[in-house]
Amino acid sequence: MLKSVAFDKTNAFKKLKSHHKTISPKHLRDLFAEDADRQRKFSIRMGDIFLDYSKNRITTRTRTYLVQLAEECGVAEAIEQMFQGEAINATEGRSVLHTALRNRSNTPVMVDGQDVMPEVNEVLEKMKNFSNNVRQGTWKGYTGKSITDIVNIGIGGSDLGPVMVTEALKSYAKKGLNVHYVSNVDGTHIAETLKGLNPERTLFMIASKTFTTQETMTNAHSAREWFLQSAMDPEHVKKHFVAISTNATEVAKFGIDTENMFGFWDWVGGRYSLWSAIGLSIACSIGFQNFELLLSGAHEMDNHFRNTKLERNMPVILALLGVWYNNFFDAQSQAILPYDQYLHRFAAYFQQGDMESNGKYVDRSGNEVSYQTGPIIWGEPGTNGQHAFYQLIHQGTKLIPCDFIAPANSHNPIGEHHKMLLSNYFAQTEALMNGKTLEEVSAELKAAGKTDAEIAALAPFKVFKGNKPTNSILVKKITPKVLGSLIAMYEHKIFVQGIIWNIYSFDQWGVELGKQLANKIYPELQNDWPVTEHDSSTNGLINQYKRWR
Ligand SMILES: O=P(O)(O)OC[C@H]1O[C@H](O)[C@H](O)[C@@H](O)[C@@H]1O
Repeated sequence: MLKSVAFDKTNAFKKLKSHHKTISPKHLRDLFAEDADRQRKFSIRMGDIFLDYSKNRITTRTRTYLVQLAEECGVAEAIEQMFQGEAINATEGRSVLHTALRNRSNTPVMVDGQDVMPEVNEVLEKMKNFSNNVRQGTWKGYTGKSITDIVNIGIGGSDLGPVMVTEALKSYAKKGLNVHYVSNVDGTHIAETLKGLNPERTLFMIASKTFTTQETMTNAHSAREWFLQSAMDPEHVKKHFVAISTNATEVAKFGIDTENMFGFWDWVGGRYSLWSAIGLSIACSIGFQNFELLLSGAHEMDNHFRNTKLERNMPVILALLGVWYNNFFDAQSQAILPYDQYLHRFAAYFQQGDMESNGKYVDRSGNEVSYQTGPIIWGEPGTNGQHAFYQLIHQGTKLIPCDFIAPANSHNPIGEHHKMLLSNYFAQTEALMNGKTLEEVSAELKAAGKTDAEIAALAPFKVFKGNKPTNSILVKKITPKVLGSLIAMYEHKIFVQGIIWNIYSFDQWGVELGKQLANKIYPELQNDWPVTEHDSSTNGLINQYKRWR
């Protein structure tokens, strides 16, 4: 069991609270001026990932206190508890072992006295054979033709991870094999996806841990109907539908041969499941060897996380910096800004990863917390974001800590593009840190020939206060291995923050209420009678809908 430590009652919290008073008036520019060695002190390299966290509003003393906070909150013990398969997801009574899915060293991982590695390897072997067959064209559809299109039907963790990774590793994708993702219960999603697809050459992967999720089951039934309009005989379903699930009973009920089912286990959380059979569409797209490299990269980060002392530990440091801004500077959000078009779904992926994990207000003792927990995660790829929302980051009134991610090498080294992209990547964190003073602005306007009166009128609007904290995560190249490490780095960051905030990061009860109410409202939409049993707003909306439909 994870111990429950009142985060805001720790000694380190108190120290940080008063230390914050000395740090908050300081400007990052001064912190750099005071210490020429700052980048060396505040950076970590692991394999092909370099984290420079020197542009944060910290000193070595801040780091010492933050590390003390992690120690007092039991981070080191919690890490071991997770890796050793303890049921740390207490409200669901489950272990949390996505690390076992990528345990390339194959050491035993015990759950309830049983080593899970043989089963993990068995499913990986099945995924390997299947993905090879699909890619080589030996898996045939009902008319003997090979597969050209895969449609993964899933939502949340059964969609976001596979989509993000497939997009991120598109340059490794097999040509002539297109992978599509359908998640939304809005019929438009499946309708638009199926337009132009040939049922003889389309393979559906129904990805759902529970196999009861309303959106996924509705889309899966519509896909089957679409398929049978051409194939006619339900016998053909087995050549075109596979299931990825923990629920064999529901899979069989749907009519998918359990031979074509890829299993995983309840100790894999949905939002941590891309490493399991949920990643089958990824393996088909980039090939199993590359999928294994993705796992290896994550395993490398797992080892770093488990074996490195806290102050040199990338996920721990990122987590502590997040806590520093969230709980001492009152920052509400955290931006993830990848300077890589292939990572365009990265922030969206970690919206679920982070917000579903740490969006909790009850602590591990069952009491309401008296401090802020998980931040709002958002972001878009640079440089698009620069031309959209960076204005607010630079000159708005909110403090937004940002992670800037970029690869040193592009998969598409066309002309000067990558150098231009990276010059923006470097420039933004420099600008956010230094800002531009009134003197600098005035001198610039003077040099441009403005009069003193004009300068006085215009200058205030052109001042940048700077002192905006950023992390720079520079990687060699977005390869499957590097991507695996990057994802695992963020996963563990979320874990550490959950431990410190004394909440349970691996359940998601907060998504249930809306689902329950939707199930109640659904039958009410079957007739034209006005509804009266809700509040006046909900009644009014439903009745307006009924009048208009
Ligand atoms: O994989 P499934 O069982 O279909 O679940 C899909 C998703 O739905 C739920 O509402 C949860 O909030 C998510 O964590 C989960 O990933």
